[in-house]
Amino acid sequence: MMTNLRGRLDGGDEFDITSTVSWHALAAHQQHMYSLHLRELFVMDPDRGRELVVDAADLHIDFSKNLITRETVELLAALAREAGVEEQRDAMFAGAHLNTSEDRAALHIALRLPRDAQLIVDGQDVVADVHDVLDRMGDFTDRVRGGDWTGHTGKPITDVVNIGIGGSDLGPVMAYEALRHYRHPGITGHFVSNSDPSDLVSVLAGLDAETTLFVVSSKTFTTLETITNATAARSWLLSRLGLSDGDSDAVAKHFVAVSTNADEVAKFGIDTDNMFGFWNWVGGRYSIDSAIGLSLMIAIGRELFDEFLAGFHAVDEHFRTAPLEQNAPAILALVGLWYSNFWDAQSQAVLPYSNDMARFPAYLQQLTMESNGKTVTAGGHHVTSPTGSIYWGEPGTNGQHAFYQLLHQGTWLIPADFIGFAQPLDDLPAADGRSMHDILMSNFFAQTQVLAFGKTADDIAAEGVPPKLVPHKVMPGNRPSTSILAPKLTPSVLGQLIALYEHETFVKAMVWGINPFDQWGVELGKKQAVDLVGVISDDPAPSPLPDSSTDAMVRWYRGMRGRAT
Ligand SMILES: O=P(O)(O)OC[C@H]1O[C@H](O)[C@H](O)[C@@H](O)[C@@H]1O
Repeated sequence: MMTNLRGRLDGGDEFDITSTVSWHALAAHQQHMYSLHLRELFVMDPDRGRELVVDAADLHIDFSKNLITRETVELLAALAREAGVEEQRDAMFAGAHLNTSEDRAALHIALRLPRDAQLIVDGQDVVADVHDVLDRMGDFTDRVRGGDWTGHTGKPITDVVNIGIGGSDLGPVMAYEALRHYRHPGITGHFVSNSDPSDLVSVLAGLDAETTLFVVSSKTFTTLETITNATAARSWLLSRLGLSDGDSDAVAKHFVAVSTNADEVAKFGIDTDNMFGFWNWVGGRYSIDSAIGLSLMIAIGRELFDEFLAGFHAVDEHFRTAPLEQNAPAILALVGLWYSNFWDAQSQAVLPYSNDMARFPAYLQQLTMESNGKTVTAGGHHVTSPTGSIYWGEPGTNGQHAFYQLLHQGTWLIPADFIGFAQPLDDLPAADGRSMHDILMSNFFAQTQVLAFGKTADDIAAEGVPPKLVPHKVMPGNRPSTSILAPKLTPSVLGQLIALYEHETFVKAMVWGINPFDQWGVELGKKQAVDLVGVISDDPAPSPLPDSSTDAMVRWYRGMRGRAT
């Protein structure tokens, strides 16, 4: 019986990707590649550094320091073709219900289509819908930024607090940080996500209720953390303004919502005139370019938000039209899959050489790991190969002084994406008068060089290092990296980078046959947390819990909280 099958669009006709001709060809090719060092690959093909490179919009991506040859790229493209990646990409762009377990389209690409484009899905012109919301967001943004939208006491807004979690937080906060240089000087953004009250308390501590606007962002408007934080924020606001609990006028001036669920928004007490909607075909982790980006739009203004969307769209068009061998998201995905499926790599480092991009790895964790952390195919069968990698990272050069030791000399193969920019947004002269940004980027180039080429025992011995120390100083090299360069960190370039990884995630999922648009794995823990609140906080002490670990811990916790055990 075939148990390990690959999901197809219709969830029925499946085949095992690991038994395809291209998969076997790649496995054989890996045996050959395993014996070659990147040093040799550069000797065998001296132009690879100029030619294993793909340009997509403003992104200049060098794949040459990967454990690949031009033949590898051809074999990987053949695998993608055999997996039907191109057909499924086209189906996604046409609005097919690719999210089969929830019977929905995955149409984030529609969020950045230009105003004059047309995309009819299920009889509805989604481009017109998207631009209606963008226009409403733009008008609201102009009023807040211009001081025309005022709080309950008539003062303009100086602080915007986005309350949301997961996709309703990670995108907004990441982009807000990344686009620091482009923000309105008189309005400060804040982000509250955690149900740990410390998050909200520490943000509110510095705020003046009269000039604070809360943007409650939640696709479902039922997420416990968000509703709990929003409820506490509403109480704080009303008490600071000296108003009673039911003062809906004040709430309407200080709370707006971003959601797909108007009923729940109204129930919370937010005027639905102040609600910005989106659609069930926008997944949470694909939503920063929807109304979920409202706090970002307030920070950078509607024109720059448009540029941000145009950046996404430029990479969408590249992804939609470039042949797989020259397709940046596809190659990024296939090279990543090459390591996880043929070289046993478990993780993927993402290393932005930009302090403002500090939250980008965390953003990618949700995008990639919530999408591709799956053990069953779209058709419900067990997968036959490892799926989603573990994404992690920190900005360079901080990472260099922390975990790069393991990248350079550790026993794991960890492919790394380096992200860097040519033109700085901030620069200062270093002690020698050179640009600090050039020093930062010299580290970028040096690290990718050392990872690839290392340093041999002979070279080290020739430097007069005592023999006892030589093995410790050997730098094995042959450690893969991809360098993603862009002229400058602009709103457009940030949109391009996000779209690059969105489509990278998609291509991998299509080869693995999994659905990257659902996230059933996060549901059970949420439900059990709700069940356990009463168990840990109510009296009398609970009856024995099913497992001894939770039972003992809950009683220990109750004791520490002064409750009956
Ligand atoms: O936007 P919300 O409906 O509040 O959802 C917020 C987040 O929570 C869920 O648990 C999902 O795992 C995420 O994909 C989602 O982004």
